[in-house]
Amino acid sequence: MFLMDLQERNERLFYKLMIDNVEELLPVVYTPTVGEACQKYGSIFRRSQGLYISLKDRGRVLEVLRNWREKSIQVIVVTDGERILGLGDLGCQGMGIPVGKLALYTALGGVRPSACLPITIDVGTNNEELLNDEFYIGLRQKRATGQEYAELLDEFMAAVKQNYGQKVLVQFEDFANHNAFTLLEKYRPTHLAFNDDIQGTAAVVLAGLIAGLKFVGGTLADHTFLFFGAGEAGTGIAELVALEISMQSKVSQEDARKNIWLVDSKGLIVSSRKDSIQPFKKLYAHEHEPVKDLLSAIKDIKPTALIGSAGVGQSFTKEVIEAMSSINKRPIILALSNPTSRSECTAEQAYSWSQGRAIFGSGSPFDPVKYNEKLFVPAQANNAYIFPGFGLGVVISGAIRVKDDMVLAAAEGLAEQVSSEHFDKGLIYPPFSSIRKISANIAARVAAKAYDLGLASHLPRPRDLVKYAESCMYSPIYRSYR
Ligand SMILES: NC(=O)C1=CN([C@@H]2O[C@H](COP(=O)(O)OP(=O)(O)OC[C@H]3O[C@@H](n4cnc5c(N)ncnc54)[C@H](OP(=O)(O)O)[C@@H]3O)[C@@H](O)[C@H]2O)C=CC1
Ligand SMILES: CC(=O)C(=O)O
Ligand SMILES: [Mg+2]
Repeated sequence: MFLMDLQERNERLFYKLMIDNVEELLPVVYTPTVGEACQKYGSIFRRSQGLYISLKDRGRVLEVLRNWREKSIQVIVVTDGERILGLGDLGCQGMGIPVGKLALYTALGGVRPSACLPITIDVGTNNEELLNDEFYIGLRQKRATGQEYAELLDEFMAAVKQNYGQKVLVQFEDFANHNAFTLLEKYRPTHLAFNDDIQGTAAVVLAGLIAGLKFVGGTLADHTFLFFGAGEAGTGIAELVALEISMQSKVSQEDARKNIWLVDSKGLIVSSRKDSIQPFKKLYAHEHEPVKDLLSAIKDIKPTALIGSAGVGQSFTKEVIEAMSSINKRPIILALSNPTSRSECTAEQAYSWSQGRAIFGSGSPFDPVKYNEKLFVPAQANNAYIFPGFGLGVVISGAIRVKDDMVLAAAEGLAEQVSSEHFDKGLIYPPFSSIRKISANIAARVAAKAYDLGLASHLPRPRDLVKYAESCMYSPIYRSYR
């Protein structure tokens, strides 16, 4: 609440504070505290920090967009609040997420604050508690679905293009997966559309894997991946890892998927399963008999890497981590679910149950852990490493579409900044304290790919893209009036 007030009162000072104290303030502006802020958003609400577009605005969404105080927008983060972190449907109160993500766009990626627009699409909520809460700030009705939902989103996307042109990045955030995949596929051919939960998360995890393997040896193709959670994050990562394997090892993507397995709420995803498997999971329904639980899946599949994104706290039990550690000398264990209450295990559990052998990362931050006299610094495997730099790269190049190769470039740009000094401490990412430098590097990689693909509209191409990215970054300094 203090930081929200400061952001409103003195935006420049807010960003100065954020940039100078990023490791301390990230857990407040972002996960885990932002989750709690969203849960309580109605009762801490003072003034709107973003733009709400509701079902009632149908037919005049363009007019609503034009009411926003700033006219020159480069990045929009939009949610409909249906899957806020691992906290479920928070309806309009999900606004804390676009606001928080865009604060990171500026602090971590250097996109001007005035060029950032947080939007929440209010189509109602299925959260009974909120519907009965006198302080709830959104429409008091069940979520609109089907044609009504699709038409509002269509009108919104058309209005965005009409008002801001085709160079505004639209980042979809925390939509439920039954809409997220469809919206991304629908709008990526016509808009500069990016889904952070699918693509941003994929890039950060792939970067961590590439960086980790630099030090433990082997290639991605030598590994067997087991995902606990087969939604946006899980299948998004799986697809990008498969794409990278296919490129590194010159095999088809179909072959690359063979060592990638996923578990969802019904067990291991296998072709013999009787229930209908959603399209985004089907590519991973390998031949195997049904397996009901995670521990049995680990014993059967013998994964080298276990990646959690089911939003179920404490699902990596002692038995799970011990099983991973009995199969692997250095088990890779990523507990991606947010906020901390949904983390699959804590850093301390991962290190102690694996006797200090786990290569561990988590979506929400954990403090360093001392185990057997050695200090382990857990990595924060969070898409916050990717989207600010990715967005900056798109903005500075004037890219008009997002392609998978640009997402891969972002992952490579992050991975190459991990040194043995980081890895020796337990990190598979460089520290957030150097995030602006990291973001400039990622931006340069993304922009370079956009130029190579002929998707960049800002010509001529700058000769040194890293320097150029740095020179474009917003800094919270006061102008000299003399
Ligand atoms: N660290 C990071 O950068 C990121 C972290 N996340 C986190 O990942 C989590 C999931 O996000 P997302 O993928 O978008 O969510 P989705 O809703 O798309 O996917 C959740 C998946 O988990 C499965 N699941 C749910 N409960 C269980 C269970 N008890 N046992 C096994 N599987 C289960 C679901 O199964 P089914 O399909 O059968 O319903 C589904 O496949 C959230 O906590 C989110 O905060 C997300 C993005 C980025
Ligand atoms: C980090 C993020 O995007 C999520 O948990 O949804
Ligand atoms: Mg998200």
